[in-house]
Parts: sequence; C-alpha cells; structure tokens
Amino acid sequence: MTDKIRLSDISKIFKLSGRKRKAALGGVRLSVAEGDFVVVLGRSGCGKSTLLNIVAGMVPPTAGEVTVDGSAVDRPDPSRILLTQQPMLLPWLTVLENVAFGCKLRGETEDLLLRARTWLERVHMTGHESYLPGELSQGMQQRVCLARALMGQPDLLLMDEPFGALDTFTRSRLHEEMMRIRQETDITVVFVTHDLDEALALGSRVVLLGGEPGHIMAEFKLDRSYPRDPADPVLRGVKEEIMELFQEVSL
Ligand SMILES: Nc1ncnc2c1ncn2[C@@H]1O[C@H](COP(=O)(O)OP(=O)(O)OP(=O)(O)O)[C@@H](O)[C@H]1O
Repeated sequence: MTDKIRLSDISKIFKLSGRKRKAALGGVRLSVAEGDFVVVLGRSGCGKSTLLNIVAGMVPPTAGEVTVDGSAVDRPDPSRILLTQQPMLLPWLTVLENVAFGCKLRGETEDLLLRARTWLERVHMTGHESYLPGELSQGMQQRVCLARALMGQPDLLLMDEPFGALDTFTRSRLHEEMMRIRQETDITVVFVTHDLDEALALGSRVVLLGGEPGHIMAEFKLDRSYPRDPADPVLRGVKEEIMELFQEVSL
C-alpha cells in the first residue's frame, strides 16, 4: 500500500502570553497507508488535536513536513474533512439541507436529496430531516455532521473525538456504521480519542501519543475483523499492554 499521509519530524511550539512557550509536539513521525484506520490515543493535553489540525492544514507545524498523496500540506482542502468535537452546522438550514450543502456547492446535484436522506438513515437520523440544528442534541448534530462529511465522499477523514458526546448505544451503532463505510470505500481515517476501548473497537493501527513534548511512544497493529469482540484474547492482550504502558510511562 502507498502512503496516504506522511508526517516527518513534526514539532509544534505555541507562543503563550509574555515570553512563555508550550512545546505541544516534538519529532512526530508517522506514515498512514491508503485505506488505513489509524487511531491516535493519548491523555488529555498530549497534542492529539494539534496533530490532527496540522494534518488538516489548519495549523502550521513549527518544524517538519506533512504530505498527503505526496504533496505538502500548507492549507485546508475539501479532500481532507476534519470532524471536530464541536458539531459545526449552518443554523439556518434544515438537517437535510445541511447534509446536502457541500455537494450542492460543488454542483454534484444528481439525486442530491435522495443521497442526503440515505446518509441520514445510515447515521440513524431518519425522521429529523426538517429539524433545524438548534432543535437537536449535540450528539444528534454530530451525527448530521458525519452524514454531511461522508456524503462528500472524502478520501481522507480526520476525526477529533467525534463520538465523545454520544451515549454508549448511539456510539456503538456509529462504530458499526464507520466500519461498514470503511469496508465499502477506500477512505483513510485518522481518528483521535482518549478512550482505549474505542481505539480497540475501531483501529487497524493504534498509535500512542505522549511525553513532553508529545511524540509517538508506541504503536500496535490490530489485524482483527469487524465487528470486534472486546473479549477477543488478542484485543485483551493489547489492552493490557497499553494500560501497562500508560501506568509505567507518563504518556
Ligand atoms: N492555540 C494554542 N495556543 C497555546 N497552546 C495551545 C494551543 N492549542 C493547544 N495548546 C496546548 O498544546 C497542548 C496540546 O493540546 P491539544 O489540544 O492538542 O491536546 P489534546 O491531546 O487534543 O487534548 P484533549 O484530549 O483534552 O482534547 C496543550 O498543553 C494545550 O494547552
């Protein structure tokens, strides 16, 4: 498989007030193959969102380079969709119009509303087509964002704890849906979470980000089929190993 994303020695130092600096990332090296589902796992504040924002082209690294399909990333691009913790929908458009919005803008209007309805069904939001975002819970808004993102058929999806606000049942249904979508498309996903069980349920690779400044401390390849059984001895073994690492090292 060819590299979809390559991060070469990425560092990020934020300037704080006065003369203070915060080194959020240092020397991050990572290659993501096309079609991979890479989960970046780490404690709160270890630099996960910063890393994802750099790959999205929203934040420039202080040093190092990110390439996607061999081209340097220096700005956001519609082919790299970033889903953040905070759902971002246009408040004056209905749910259905929000999902259809990106495709409509790009002139991809064939079966537009039918496709938007199908994606809403896949994220279990049928029946809410005519609602405004303000009339939905945060978790429901996040599902609409996911439908909108996937309707655009991006080849790279960057997900920053997208299911953090969802209840356990909805979250596990969306995990199943993500896996189905992954099997049906060539989509490459980088998914950030601090939830170990979520990482084990989804990742074809799990990379642990930690340290000061944040860098990749360990990596696990999870060659297990979906849907995954948390009782799978291989997954349980990896879980124990990661738990030990978190306890031993200040990840
Ligand atoms: N714009 C910014 N200016 C200054 N410091 C920042 C900025 N963004 C992030 N940081 C700092 O960089 C570090 C990494 O932050 P980041 O949001 O990437 O962590 P995270 O692992 O995503 O955390 P969480 O899981 O809590 O969302 C933190 O110490 C944070 O305070």
